[in-house]
Amino acid sequence: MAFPKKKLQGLVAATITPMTENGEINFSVIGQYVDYLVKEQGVKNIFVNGTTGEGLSLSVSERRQVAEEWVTKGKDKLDQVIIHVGALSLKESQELAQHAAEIGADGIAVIAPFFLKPWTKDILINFLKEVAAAAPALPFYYYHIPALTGVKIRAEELLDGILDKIPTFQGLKFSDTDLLDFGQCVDQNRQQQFAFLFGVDEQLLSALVMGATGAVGSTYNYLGKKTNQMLEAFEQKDFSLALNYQFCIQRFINFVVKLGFGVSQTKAIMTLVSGIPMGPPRLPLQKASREFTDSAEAKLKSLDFLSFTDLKDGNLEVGS
Ligand SMILES: CC(=O)N[C@@H]([C@@H](O)[C@H](O)[C@H](O)CO)[C@@H](O)CC(=O)C(=O)O
Repeated sequence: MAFPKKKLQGLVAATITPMTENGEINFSVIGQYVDYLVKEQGVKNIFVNGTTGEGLSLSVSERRQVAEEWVTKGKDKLDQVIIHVGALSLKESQELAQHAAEIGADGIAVIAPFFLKPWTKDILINFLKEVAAAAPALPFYYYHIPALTGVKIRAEELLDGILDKIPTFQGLKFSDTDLLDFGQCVDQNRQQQFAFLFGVDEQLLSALVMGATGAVGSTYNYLGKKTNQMLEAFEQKDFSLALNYQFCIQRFINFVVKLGFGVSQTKAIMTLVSGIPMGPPRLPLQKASREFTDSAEAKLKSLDFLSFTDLKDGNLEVGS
């Protein structure tokens, strides 16, 4: 039995699903992508088929194939491969959970169903429990992303007594800015060994102070190295340096957010930084514009994010 696993910690890249110009999945670059994350970004954990991976825009068959490819190509290179198996249909979610177990994934994560929604904690827990039960040997993570699902049940409330219902519960992926909710999740579960994974990359430092044990995000695909330096500074209790790193990362994210930032733009930036073609997003998303990519490139250069030179306390005014 694979459970319990080593605790998921550090950076987890929310992987992009590479696509061809025809809108088909481009499986051929996933091996290269794994090597890039490990060697160039120092990121050895991945979160597949989530928001960034357009998981909900893929068919079940595509989701299975994508999961399988990441697990295969990540073998002996990655530490943990977590598969997001959330879906509107409980049956589909269970199928994907079972499949994740069969292919040897390290964990599964689930968002709240977002069309016909659960309105109470108990109903949401019942849904999650049914999915988790389809993969009883796999660590289970709840993926809290209320701005996208519209399900506003507080994570703190959801975690209260969760092990009684979902014995495989291993952690929370918290993609929200409510640090009161996040902090209380940590505070009220100190006796547990849960992973608390923060999902708002531009605010990670605040979440580390609040007790985050790791982070899942889109920017760790291409800013992983820089963010790892921030984690290292935090670990060394050099909070001033950690803050400098966070501010530097914020300058980039703030810049692209003002231009309009989402999955399409993440694909464009990753293509630019890694040189691996990520292709266009799938409808209803639209490809990032040329102007966006040019502006993002100029900003990355001005912040020295393309050469990955070490950030020192003195050079923070560059590009600000
Ligand atoms: C809404 C959204 O896509 N949030 C991203 C963040 O990494 C986000 O891109 C970043 O904080 C920049 O705003 C992640 O939380 C999403 C994520 O982990 C996923 O793709 O599953």
